Amino acid sequence: MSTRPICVLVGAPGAGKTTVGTALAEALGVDFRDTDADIENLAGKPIPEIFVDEGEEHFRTLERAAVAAALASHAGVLAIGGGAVLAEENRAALIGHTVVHLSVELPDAVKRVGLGAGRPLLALNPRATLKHLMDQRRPLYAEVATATVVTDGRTPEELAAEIAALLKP
Ligand SMILES: Nc1ncnc2c1ncn2[C@@H]1O[C@H](COP(=O)(O)OP(=O)(O)OP(=O)(O)O)[C@@H](O)[C@H]1O
Ligand SMILES: O=C(O)C1=C[C@@H](O)[C@@H](O)[C@H](O)C1
Ligand SMILES: [Mg+2]
Repeated sequence: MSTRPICVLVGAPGAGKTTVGTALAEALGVDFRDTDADIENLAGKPIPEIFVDEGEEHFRTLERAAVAAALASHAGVLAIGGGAVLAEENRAALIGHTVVHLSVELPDAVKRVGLGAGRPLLALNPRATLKHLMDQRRPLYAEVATATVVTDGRTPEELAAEIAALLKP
């Protein structure tokens, strides 16, 4: 039987998709799934190693498959990779889903990602790269989102409670 996520979280690196998604799933008593973790499990190695060994294009191919699979089979809270919205195929697949954009401005995003450890795209000059990624992707997050939650200066627990309230019928 096909099923669908209660909620899909999108947003820039450091928006808190994994952290808030985990807290939200716990608050709702459902499973949390993250396409970044799915890709790592499938590839048998961390994302930075996939980028080094096979390149970003291969990672994006794995990501499109992971997004399609998770949207079709996961019934809980789903986080998708920060760059997943770059693919038109993923944006089209999100139509009809409840998609929450966790928005974050540059200062909080920089604080949260630190030196970019574990984030291959941010390995060099994290602040400038993050600014460029965020400027490029802001319209794409807005395009797919059915709701936007501002995360700056808020704790993951506050954000999880706010999203849980939004999801109530
Ligand atoms: N609202 C918040 N306030 C303070 N710190 C936060 C908040 N949300 C997340 N963090 C911290 O920021 C870091 C990045 O969060 P997280 O990994 O959840 O982001 P992400 O959106 O999943 O990023 P990525 O796109 O790289 O997967 C973590 O160390 C986390 O503890
Ligand atoms: O912003 C991005 O393009 C990325 C974000 C992470 O979630 C991972 O999907 C990967 O590091 C790429
Ligand atoms: Mg994450």
